[in-house]
Amino acid sequence: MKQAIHFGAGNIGRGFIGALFSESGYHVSFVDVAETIIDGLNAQGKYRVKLAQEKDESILVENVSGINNMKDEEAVIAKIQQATYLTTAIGPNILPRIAPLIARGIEARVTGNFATGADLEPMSELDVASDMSAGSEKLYIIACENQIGATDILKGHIMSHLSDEAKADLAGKVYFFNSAVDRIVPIQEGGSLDVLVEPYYEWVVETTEDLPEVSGMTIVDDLAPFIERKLFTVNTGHAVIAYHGYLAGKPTIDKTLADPEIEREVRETLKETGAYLVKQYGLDEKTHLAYIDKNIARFKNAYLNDGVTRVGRAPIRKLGPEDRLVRPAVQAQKAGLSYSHLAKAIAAAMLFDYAEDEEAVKIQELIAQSGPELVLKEVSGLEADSELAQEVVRQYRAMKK
Ligand SMILES: NC(=O)c1ccc[n+]([C@@H]2O[C@H](COP(=O)([O-])OP(=O)(O)OC[C@H]3O[C@@H](n4cnc5c(N)ncnc54)[C@H](O)[C@@H]3O)[C@@H](O)[C@H]2O)c1
Ligand SMILES: O=P(O)(O)OC[C@@H](O)[C@@H](O)[C@H](O)[C@H](O)CO
Repeated sequence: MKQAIHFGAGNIGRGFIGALFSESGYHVSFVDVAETIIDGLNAQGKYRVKLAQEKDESILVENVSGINNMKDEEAVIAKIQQATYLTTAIGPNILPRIAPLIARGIEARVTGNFATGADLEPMSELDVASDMSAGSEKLYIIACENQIGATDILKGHIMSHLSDEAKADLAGKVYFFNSAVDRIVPIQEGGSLDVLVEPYYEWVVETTEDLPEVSGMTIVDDLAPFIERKLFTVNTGHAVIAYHGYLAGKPTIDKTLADPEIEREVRETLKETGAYLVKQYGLDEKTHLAYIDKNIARFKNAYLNDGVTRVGRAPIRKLGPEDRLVRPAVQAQKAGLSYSHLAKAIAAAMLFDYAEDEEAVKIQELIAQSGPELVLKEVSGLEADSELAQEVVRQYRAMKK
C-alpha cells in the first residue's frame, strides 16, 4: 500500500489531511506525542470524520496507525523511508522541534545512514510496483499550517540537521512544497478518535511537479494569492471574532457573530484586508466580496460549537509581523489604504488575557512591564513612533477603559 506519514494527529491531521490520504488509497501513519490518540489509532485502525451540519453524515477513515515520536523515533525514521508524502499539521511553533527527526528519516532514505531496517514493514511485490508507478522513490514534504511559507521554514530547519552528503543528494528525491489549508475543525469533545469538521475544505499546494494523486488537493504554480487570501480573510475574520467575542464574554464563534455590532466590525476589517488583496493580486472586487460573505456564513455554523479561545489561541504567533493581523495592516498602510479596524483587532488581541493560554499570559506580562508599546515592538516588529503602532495603542487604551 502507498504510504503517507503525517505529523500531528490533532484536529486538522485526523479531520482533514489524514482523511484525504486515506481516501486516496494511502496507509496513513500519524506521528504524535498524545499517547491516547496514538494508542487508539493502533487499536482501532480507523475512525470517522463527521460533518458539522443538520444532516447526519460521516466518512470512514481506514488504514491508519500511530507512532509516538517521544517513544519510538526508529519507527518514524523507518516510515519516512517508505513514504511518498510527509505532511505536518502540528502548529508553526512545533516545526523546529520535529525537524531533527524528519532530517534523520531523510538522511536514512537518501544515504542509507541511520537505517536500522528493523521497523520496515515488508511490502508485497504488488505494493512495490504500485508505489513505483506512483513515484514513491520521491518524497514530497508539505507543511499544512496557518503560516506563510511554512514548508520553506520547515525545510530550513531540516537542512540544518542534514549531513552535506544528504544535502547534495536531495535533488530529484525529496521535494518541499508550500501549501494553504482551509477547513474549520474545532476542539473535539468526548475523547473519541472521531472528528467533527465543517463540510467545506480547500487544500492548495504550490508545485509545477506532476504529483501522485491525492483527492482534494489543488495544485497551483503560485501560492501567494491563495495563502494570503485565505489567511487574511478566513483567519483575520476568525481572529477578529475571537478577540472581540472573548472581550464580550461570548463562548463560541457563532454566538459572537450573532451580535450585529461584532458582525459589522468583522465585515469592516475584512473590507480592509480585501482592499489590500484586491490591489496586490488584482482580484476581482465582487468575487472577493462574495468570498468574504461565504466565509462569514462558514463562521456562523452553530454545529461546530467552535470556542473563541481555540480560535484566539497563541496570540504571540497571531500578532507576529507576517501573520493575519499585523501583515495586512502594515501592507494596507504602505498602500495608502485604511487599516483602523485592523488596528482595533490588534488592540483586542492584546486584551486577550485568557489564563490558560501561555502566550496570552506572556503578553499580559509584557504589557504589565512596559505597556502595549513593548508588545508591538517585541512581538509585532512595530516601532512605537509608527502610525500603525500609535493607532493600535490609542484603540487599546479606549477599549481598556
Ligand atoms: N483546526 C483548524 O480549524 C485548522 C484549520 C487549518 C489549519 N490549521 C492549522 O493546522 C495546524 C494544527 O492545528 P490543529 O487545530 O489540528 O491543532 P491540534 O492541537 O488539534 O493538533 C496538533 C497536534 O500536534 C501534536 N503535537 C504537538 N507537539 C508535538 C510534537 N512535538 N510532536 C508530535 N506531535 C505534537 C498535538 O499533540 C496535537 O495532537 C496549525 O498550524 C493550525 O493553524 C488548523
Ligand atoms: O489555527 P490557528 O491558531 O492559526 O487559527 C485559528 C483558526 O482561525 C483556524 O484554525 C481556522 O479554523 C482554520 O484556519 C480554518 O481553515
